[in-house]
Amino acid sequence: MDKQIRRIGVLTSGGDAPGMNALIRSVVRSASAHDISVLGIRRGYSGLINGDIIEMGARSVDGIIRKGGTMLYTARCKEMLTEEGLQKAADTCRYLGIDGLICCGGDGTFRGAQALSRKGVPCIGVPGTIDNDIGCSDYTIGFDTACNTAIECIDKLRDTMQSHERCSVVEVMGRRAGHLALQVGCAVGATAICLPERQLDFDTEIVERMRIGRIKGRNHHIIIVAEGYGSAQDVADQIHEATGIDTRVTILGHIQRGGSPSAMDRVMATRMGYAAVRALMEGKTNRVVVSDNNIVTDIDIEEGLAQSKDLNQCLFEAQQTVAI
Ligand SMILES: Nc1ncnc2c1ncn2[C@@H]1O[C@H](COP(=O)(O)OP(=O)(O)O)[C@@H](O)[C@H]1O
Ligand SMILES: O=P(O)(O)OC[C@H]1O[C@](O)(COP(=O)(O)O)[C@@H](O)[C@@H]1O
Ligand SMILES: [Mg+2]
Repeated sequence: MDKQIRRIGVLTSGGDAPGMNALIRSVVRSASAHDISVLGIRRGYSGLINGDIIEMGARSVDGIIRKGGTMLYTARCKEMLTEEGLQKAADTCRYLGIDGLICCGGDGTFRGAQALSRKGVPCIGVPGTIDNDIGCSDYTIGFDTACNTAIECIDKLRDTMQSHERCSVVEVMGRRAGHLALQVGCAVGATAICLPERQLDFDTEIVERMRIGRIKGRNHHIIIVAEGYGSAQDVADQIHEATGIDTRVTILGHIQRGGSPSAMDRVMATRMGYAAVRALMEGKTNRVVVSDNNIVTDIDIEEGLAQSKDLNQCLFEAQQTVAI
């Protein structure tokens, strides 16, 4: 049975991710279709604490589906970690008559949603991070676009590495997780990928592979380093010392977080935004919307946060086999 929901809030929090705008659009339009009004909370949880809020309607999200970033801005808000800040955020929701809140971000954002749910504000989390590091969901909004952006950049690097017969060591984002690095490394045909989740034998899996590659006619190499593995510069220095090959380091950095979202991110954001509004209408709280084998459903936040996600082992093995 649907609960009578009159007004909801939506916010984006933590690192931005391409597709967050598509999520906002989906939430606003799904709510409007049911005569539910929407308040946009700006700058993540700090918008709730400081009352930085805008009214939104179906027309205020026109044209944003194709835009990167987030029109509501985002922030990492330390005050939300204090009892006082949390209470202020909950009080704002009560004062504004917010019957439910949709919070798009990563694991930190879900902890905030969980804390607010405990204060009696119905909250639904939606996974939005380029890292794809949410254990309970196969997919997080932004991952596909970030992969494509990184691939486009590394393809360009390959041109110059090939011309100079060099080795390119590229650092890819992902915080403590290697999902982005593995996906990107596979797609660019990397010689090796340094991942936080897998031990790598430097001598056999990098140096020896490069040496054999050279004998077989490979004149250049791409090595991907996940930021959670360690410093790309250290890896490059070690490679140079062991092989004598001229190496160059590129840290892709925040460029990976920008750009127009891919079809995958626009569609997944639309599905998840719709599901989040439905969940609030069904009277749910303290849940996170997830993709489970490409079926969009929801799960208890605490249960979701307790789950971990290993690298795709089949992909890892395939990559190890073809990188010769
Ligand atoms: N334990 C917590 N309780 C309340 N709010 C939290 C908690 N952890 C994180 N948050 C809020 O969520 C925000 C986003 O978390 P962060 O870890 O920076 O990014 P992400 O959501 O992308 O993982 C934090 O800046 C903070 O405002
Ligand atoms: O934007 P900042 O604060 O420099 O943070 C960089 C971090 O944010 C990310 O881009 C995304 O992480 P979150 O989604 O958890 O915020 C990480 O890959 C990276 O380690
Ligand atoms: Mg995170």
